[in-house]
Amino acid sequence: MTSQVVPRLEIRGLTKTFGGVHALSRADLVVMPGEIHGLLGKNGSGKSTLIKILSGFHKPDEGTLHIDGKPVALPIPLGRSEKIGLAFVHQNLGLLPDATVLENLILGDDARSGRWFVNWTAEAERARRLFDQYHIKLDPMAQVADLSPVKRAQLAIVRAADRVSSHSDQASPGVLILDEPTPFLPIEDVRELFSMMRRLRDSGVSIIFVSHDIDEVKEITDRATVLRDGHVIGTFESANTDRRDIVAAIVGRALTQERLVGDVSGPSAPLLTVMGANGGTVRDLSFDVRPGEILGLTGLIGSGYDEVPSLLAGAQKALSGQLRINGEVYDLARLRPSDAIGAGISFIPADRPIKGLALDISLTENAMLPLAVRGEGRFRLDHGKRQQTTAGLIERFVVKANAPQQAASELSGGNQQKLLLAKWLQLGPKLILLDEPTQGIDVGARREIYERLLEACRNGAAVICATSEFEQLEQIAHRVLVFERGRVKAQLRGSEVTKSSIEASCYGETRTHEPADA
Ligand SMILES: Nc1ncnc2c1ncn2[C@@H]1O[C@H](COP(=O)(O)OP(=O)(O)OP(=O)(O)O)[C@@H](O)[C@H]1O
Repeated sequence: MTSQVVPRLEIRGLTKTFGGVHALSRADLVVMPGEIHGLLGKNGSGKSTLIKILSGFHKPDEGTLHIDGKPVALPIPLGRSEKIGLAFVHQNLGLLPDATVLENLILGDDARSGRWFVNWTAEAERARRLFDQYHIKLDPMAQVADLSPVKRAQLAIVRAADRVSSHSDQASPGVLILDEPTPFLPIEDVRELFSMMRRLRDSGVSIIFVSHDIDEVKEITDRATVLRDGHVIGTFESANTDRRDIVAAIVGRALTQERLVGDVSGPSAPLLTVMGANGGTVRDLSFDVRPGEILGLTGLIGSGYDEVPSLLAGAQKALSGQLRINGEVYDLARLRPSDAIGAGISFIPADRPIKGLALDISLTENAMLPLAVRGEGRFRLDHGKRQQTTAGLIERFVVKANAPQQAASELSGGNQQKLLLAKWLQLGPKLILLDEPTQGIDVGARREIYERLLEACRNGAAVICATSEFEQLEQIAHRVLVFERGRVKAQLRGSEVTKSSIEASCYGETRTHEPADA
């Protein structure tokens, strides 16, 4: 890249405030033609705000935008982004599961679906050529609901690339903005997605890749820009920059990645025993957890590990099995969520906007819900106490918020996740069930969450954490159960719990059949 090359996208001095809060402060971003450019930053640092300005959702207070050297008037009218060469793939991918691949490709594409007549045979042929161009194996007639997660991500990306190239008034191949498209994809699938992104880049497309995964950003991006509190901290060459320097730029201080747990100390009688649990994908699962222990559950997608927390919380129907906690035995097939809460179990689901938080109501109303479920009606009456309790949680869990009365929808994604954890951990549960607890959480805030979990363990609680993030397990899990086809395939303990050994267990041959501890 030489200085004579005109940037594909050039943002200068972009500023946006929400009621006095600076979401973006004079931010600059320069993306070159055929470049994959990472966008990194703490939760609430302004990444989504920048993207929403590009999609026409927000009107900036100040700033300029040039695409291929030509000025673009701001705000961008809603629906105009593709015309100026910008296309977006958000984390939910925006696909219709009940429609076919081809219908998804055409739907909403006014150049095609608005016609009186669609020549489906010709469109299917065009789709095949498009997939061939990027070496993607997709059948235009397949149902989207039947596709694997990586195929869905590929479809969403190729659809965006297609729209921008067929709609844009510009001669160039445009800019794709990928907002965290990789969480929960297994490593092999991430590689498949990355090779597709490289092909797009090689064809001249520029890509902005938003992610909290520093290793992925180092691997796939050419350069990356870090935002902190709305300010651009810097832009660096990804491959040549040390991981620790990137973390320090994001968080504002150095952070180590060492293992945070040693051996479990204290009484050895189990806090929880699961006996013969069956339900969903899970088969004949038996294990126990001691007080103070963090037990990790992992495996490939579809192996069933992620169903265990909801089965133990009564949120997913079990067929059979028992759970013993604090000497009380519960029949899993009859366990209701309120029974689990009553038994001292808190479940924090992965699907935050659907199962975790009510986004339209305030932080206080969200935070008070578990207390209401537990019958602490006095909180409903005492307005001052409710606000005060919520303010305390916001402070303790370092939630970036303006006020407890604010709607949860106004928090950034990562701060919503912190609120969700605060909401359930305030109950002082005996057993904490987590499903992907750091989804969308930045590297600094992850550490704060780990500290809260370790604190709960020091106070005698136990944690069961289902996650596809092996690095997270290396840092916080005393023990890990690796799942395959609904059953425990391997168990790793103490110093065996490393990213590489978990990877080997998941992808390699079955190494150990050591049963779990029940
Ligand atoms: N509609 C809104 N009303 C009020 N404040 C908002 C609104 N949207 C964003 N903010 C605030 O602007 C700041 C930047 O938020 P933004 O969503 O851009 O962060 P982010 O970097 O995308 O975070 P994350 O990684 O958690 O998704 C945050 O303090 C957020 O609370």
